[in-house]
Amino acid sequence: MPSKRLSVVVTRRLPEVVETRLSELFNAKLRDSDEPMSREDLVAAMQSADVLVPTLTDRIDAGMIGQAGPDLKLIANYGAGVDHIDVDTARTNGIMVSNTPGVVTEDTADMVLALMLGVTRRIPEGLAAMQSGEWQGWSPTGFLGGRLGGRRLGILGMGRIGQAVARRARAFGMQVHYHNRRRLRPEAEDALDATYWESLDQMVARMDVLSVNCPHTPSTFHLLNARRLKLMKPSAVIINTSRGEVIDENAMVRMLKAGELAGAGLDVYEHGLRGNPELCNMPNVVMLPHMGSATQEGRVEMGEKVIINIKTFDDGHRPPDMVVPAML
Ligand SMILES: NC(=O)C1=CN([C@@H]2O[C@H](COP(=O)(O)OP(=O)(O)OC[C@H]3O[C@@H](n4cnc5c(N)ncnc54)[C@H](O)[C@@H]3O)[C@@H](O)[C@H]2O)C=CC1
Ligand SMILES: O=C(O)C(=O)CO
Repeated sequence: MPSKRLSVVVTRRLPEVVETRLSELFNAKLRDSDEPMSREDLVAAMQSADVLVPTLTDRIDAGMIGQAGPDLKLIANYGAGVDHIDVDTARTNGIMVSNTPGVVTEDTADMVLALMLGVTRRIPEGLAAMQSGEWQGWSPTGFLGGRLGGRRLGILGMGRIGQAVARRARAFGMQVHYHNRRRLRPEAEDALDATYWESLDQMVARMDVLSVNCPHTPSTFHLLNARRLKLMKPSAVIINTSRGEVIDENAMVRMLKAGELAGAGLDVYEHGLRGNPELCNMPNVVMLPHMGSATQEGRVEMGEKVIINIKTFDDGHRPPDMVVPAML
């Protein structure tokens, strides 16, 4: 049985059912406010807790890990991406890191398709015309977008979310291509009817839609830099639900403005909460406030994963979703 004494500090408000269960199982310190913790409060939490439950709004760098108390043994992240945590330093300091993969997969893939449709079928423009009362009735040439069916989709990062995007894209009649650190097994590739590109440059140059689904790591920072973006077709659309840092956002904005890229569907940003301010005024850009995994079901399942990771640790085993730096 898990010990009642395990001290667990949670940095943000979580779904009520998750907070209740955490309190039943552990000596859980929950937040009253949903503001992200200050750096000082985060360090104080790391000094007092056995387990910290942070999320992507908490930057946990080497300096903070160096100040952690001797009892901190697990950082059980609420979320799949762990680019806000210095996993290497945590490991060196004997602190495990776990995350919540899998339960965010289908919801985030749904949002990739929503963004693709939003950009190619001009859904926000249609909505704006309805809300403003500007729409004057149906016309043969009004709000014409492009058809997804038949288009070439390139998936950068064919992991859980990338593969879920591929399955959906096939249902829409798209041709699926991908570039990944490792090629999929032939059975997996066949099941997805996906074409592998060893060269990212060659893939991006040929795609109609590019979906970014790799994690943000030192090796993926600006993987889509100005040079690579320039290889894309001017008619191509880019979708990013991964992390903003994978794309050189300013270079992308310049290309969108210059008509060298047809559109973008973005859930995540490199520069601040809303990204480069120019993005907001572009009719060919659909922007969402990082809501790829934002379903009630998913957020509870993320909490359940966190609890399983902590319970397993408390039982003396490695958490099932332990993040190993080599995986990143
Ligand atoms: N917008 C949102 O709400 C959400 C965003 N995410 C983001 O999506 C990312 C991906 O999530 P999952 O699919 O669950 O991760 P995953 O680990 O299952 O898949 C990532 C894939 O990217 C590949 N990859 C890593 N480095 C690469 C490189 N340099 N070049 C090519 N491929 C590379 C990996 O081999 C792996 O196949 C997360 O790390 C997170 O940043 C995740 C959940 C929700
Ligand atoms: O899990 C993640 O990495 C997110 O971005 C939010 O679910």
